[in-house]
Amino acid sequence: MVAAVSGAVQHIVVMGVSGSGKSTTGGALAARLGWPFIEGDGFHPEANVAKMRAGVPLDDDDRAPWLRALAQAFARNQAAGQGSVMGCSALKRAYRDILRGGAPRVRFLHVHGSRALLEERLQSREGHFFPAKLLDSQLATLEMLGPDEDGAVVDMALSVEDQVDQALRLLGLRA
Ligand SMILES: Nc1ncnc2c1ncn2[C@@H]1O[C@H](COP(=O)(O)OP(=O)(O)OP(=O)(O)O)[C@@H](O)[C@H]1O
Ligand SMILES: O=C(O)[C@H](O)[C@@H](O)[C@H](O)[C@H](O)CO
Repeated sequence: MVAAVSGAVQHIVVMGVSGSGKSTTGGALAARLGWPFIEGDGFHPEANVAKMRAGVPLDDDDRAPWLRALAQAFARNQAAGQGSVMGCSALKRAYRDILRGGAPRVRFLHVHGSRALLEERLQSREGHFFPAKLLDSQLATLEMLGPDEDGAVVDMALSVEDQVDQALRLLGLRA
């Protein structure tokens, strides 16, 4: 399917705390748009993954090189004239600023929901390095999108299909 989007090339970061559904919703949104999906987790240095696996939250210094690598991924797609979708927690505004540095139009889709549902999803997920006990630090770090930030919020309790429909509508995208 080829995306018909009015205007310039754009990039969508599907953001949220661990377990919110960034990979699932982001992958589905990318498929609907016909754009590549960038899995942010795949860009973490091994030391970051080891830290999270050990139950220790990442700090700003851990996340900075990872975010810069993700911004470069946007820059490469931008240079190719290709829009893209990325799954990345992007918990703080300062982190989103780094991502915005990668391309002229970087927008955000925040997948958000209750702590109870997040915990349920994290606990039922198998074969993933991220432990549910880090959920509270993720929520404490999260800064919601500001009114001046280009983006939208969807409810993680919705089906993936409904989330994608809402995202397309809220972000004014045609797939
Ligand atoms: N809309 C949804 N409805 C029901 N289950 C969902 C939905 N979205 C995701 N899930 C399930 O919730 C779990 C977490 O989803 P996913 O791995 O996509 O989250 P994530 O935000 O990418 O997590 P992480 O950042 O830790 O990688 C998975 O088991 C996934 O199948
Ligand atoms: O900023 C962070 O703390 C990390 O990106 C985490 O959110 C994890 O990478 C991911 O969500 C776990 O899979």
